[in-house]
Amino acid sequence: MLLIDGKKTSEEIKSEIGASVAQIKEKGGKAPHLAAILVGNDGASQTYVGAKVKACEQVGFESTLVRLEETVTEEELLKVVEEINQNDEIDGLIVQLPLPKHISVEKVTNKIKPEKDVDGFTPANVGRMTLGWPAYVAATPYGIVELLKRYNIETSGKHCVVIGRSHIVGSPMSILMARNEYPGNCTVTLTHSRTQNLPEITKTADILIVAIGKPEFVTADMVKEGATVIDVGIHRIADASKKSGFKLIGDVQFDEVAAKASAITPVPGGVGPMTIASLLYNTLLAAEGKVYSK
Ligand SMILES: Nc1nc2c(c(=O)[nH]1)N[C@@H](CN(C=O)c1ccc(C(=O)N[C@@H](CCC(=O)O)C(=O)O)cc1)CN2
Repeated sequence: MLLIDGKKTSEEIKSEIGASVAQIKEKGGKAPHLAAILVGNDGASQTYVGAKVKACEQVGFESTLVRLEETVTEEELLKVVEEINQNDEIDGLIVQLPLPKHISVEKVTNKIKPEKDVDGFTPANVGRMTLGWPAYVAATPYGIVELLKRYNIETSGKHCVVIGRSHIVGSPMSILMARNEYPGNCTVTLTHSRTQNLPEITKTADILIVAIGKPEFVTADMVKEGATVIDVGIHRIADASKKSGFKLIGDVQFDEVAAKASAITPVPGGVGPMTIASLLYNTLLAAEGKVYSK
């Protein structure tokens, strides 16, 4: 069984990005600059945004973190987004999700200038990705594509089953795996909470991508012998024996599925760290004007 190590791969990508930044600076260019907006005090979101800021430092990017109170109004948040849209010093902008319930994710996402949308969440970038045009591809699906590529996982003609139809992961993943390039050319089945006979379908998957958001949902009896299994889930489960008070598990029962799979991503250390590496990569593309010319 091949362990697909997202932590190691993300470090490799970050050192490649760091080398590109060093070259830009040597030629007198300015460092790519990422702005992140964090609303409220959600523990996991603070961890992820903190990791993004740290990763920016690691590769030589500038970063700006804007922290807003949980009670911020939608109007105030939209104003901050617009200020960053207009700031020529900033190449990429993300608004950390989830947002408090009184704020419309749709309105906020739609306010982000597509040229700075390094999360790839705006209608413009989703549309361009769907058409196969140059686009910022959402960081988690992009990270998975990169893992499949760097681990030489054969995809052409394979049956890829995606569990979960979110706008951030499942839906774009299904499009990327079907497109006419490597890693892609799969026959894709996109499944979700209303899918009937799910295990019958998952058992036919050569590549199984699980983004259902339910702890240890996928068990060994749902997986074909020799499948590649990509686990997108991250759940914090109380564990008094840990210093943090919790442990992380995925959407897949790792031990029993690993015994059957030919390749599998762990949680933690699989897809999660790739999300951050992909975000940095998109920010580099934004700074270089490689998706939308500057
Ligand atoms: N604006 C965005 N919001 C959210 C996104 C996103 O891509 N853009 N994705 C997720 C959270 N996320 C990034 O923001 C993210 C999730 C997980 C990891 C990660 O490195 N996980 C580690 C474990 C870290 C821990 O929890 O202690 C791992 O899996 O090894 C990074 C980023 C929702 N929101």
